[in-house]
Amino acid sequence: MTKVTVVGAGNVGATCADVLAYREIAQEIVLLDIKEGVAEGKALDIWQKAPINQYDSRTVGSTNDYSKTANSDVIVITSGLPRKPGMTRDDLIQTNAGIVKIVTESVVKHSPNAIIIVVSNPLDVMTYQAHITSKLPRNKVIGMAGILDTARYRAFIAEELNISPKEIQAILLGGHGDTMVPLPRYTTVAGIPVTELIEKSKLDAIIERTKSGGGELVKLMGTSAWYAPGAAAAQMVEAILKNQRRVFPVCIKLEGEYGIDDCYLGVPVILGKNGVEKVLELDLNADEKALLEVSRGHVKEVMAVLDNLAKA
Ligand SMILES: NC(=O)C1=CN([C@@H]2O[C@H](COP(=O)(O)OP(=O)(O)OC[C@H]3O[C@@H](n4cnc5c(N)ncnc54)[C@H](O)[C@@H]3O)[C@@H](O)[C@H]2O)C=CC1
Ligand SMILES: O=C([O-])CC(=O)C(=O)O
Repeated sequence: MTKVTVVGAGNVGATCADVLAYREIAQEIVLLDIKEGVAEGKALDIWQKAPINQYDSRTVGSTNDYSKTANSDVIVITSGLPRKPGMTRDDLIQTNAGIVKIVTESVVKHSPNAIIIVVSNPLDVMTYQAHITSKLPRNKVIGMAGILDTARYRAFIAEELNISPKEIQAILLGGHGDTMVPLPRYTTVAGIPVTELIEKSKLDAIIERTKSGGGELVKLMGTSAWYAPGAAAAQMVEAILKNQRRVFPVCIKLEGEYGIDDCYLGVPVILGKNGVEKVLELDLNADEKALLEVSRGHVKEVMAVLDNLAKA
């Protein structure tokens, strides 16, 4: 039996659980939240949709009872505050660091062999928090951001060209924030380099919109996005449970790749039954290297904030 726990039954967590269920990615999905009754209610609601949408994955809710999460294959951590207009993701660190730490300790106790996918923000540093708290190997504690960021980028390109988003392939590096590094050199439309189809000024504008894609939605809705983020996390779960060995940009601790050590950043990886099976290293040009260095510097600063919080 395949079992997935989603911690946090808010917007992203509930969406992720719903996708995992209706696409029958896992046989059992436990949705857990600290708020009394919310996870039970949403799990029941998703289960009651099964006869309509025709799936048999079972969703189960839990108010902070981690025994129900025992022996999960994958844990998705979405618990924590989302940002409001005017905030950066980094502004969430103080509250979310505590939440991610306690949640990680609790899930690992009941599922010591699980693979952990972190969604809570600030993403790269919350992945760091979950990794050091869980003491699991780095391939088993990874962050979701790159699938979402490339999805936004791909959607904007599809809109510009008036073609199906299915045709667009892209990779992206760096932290989940304004310093992320979309890579036009590695972006194709049915195999055609995007640079042959979209003029530079338009592509630059798409890249800028992608970098602030989360903020655009926060401004519109007063809170952050959930449909694409929930689906992106579910896609990572699917690649792991089905050992698909798909190539996705994923946040992981770098240990020398790209000349970077001891920093949590998004890079292309092969995702399979062991989590990250391999980090793929691209041969970056000088401009791309410089952008990645800026992103590394920023994530390192926020990692230092977490280190200081831990000492306080
Ligand atoms: N990595 C990414 O690309 C994305 C990250 N996010 C982040 O995901 C997180 C969740 O966002 P939303 O679902 O929109 O927020 P939300 O407020 O709708 O849901 C968060 C849930 O976490 C629960 N929670 C808080 N403390 C908990 C604890 N100790 N144990 C269990 N549950 C707890 C809350 O009760 C709430 O139901 C935020 O930090 C947000 O910034 C959101 C979108 C994309
Ligand atoms: O923008 C936010 O705060 C949530 C998030 O990470 C995203 O949607 O990319």
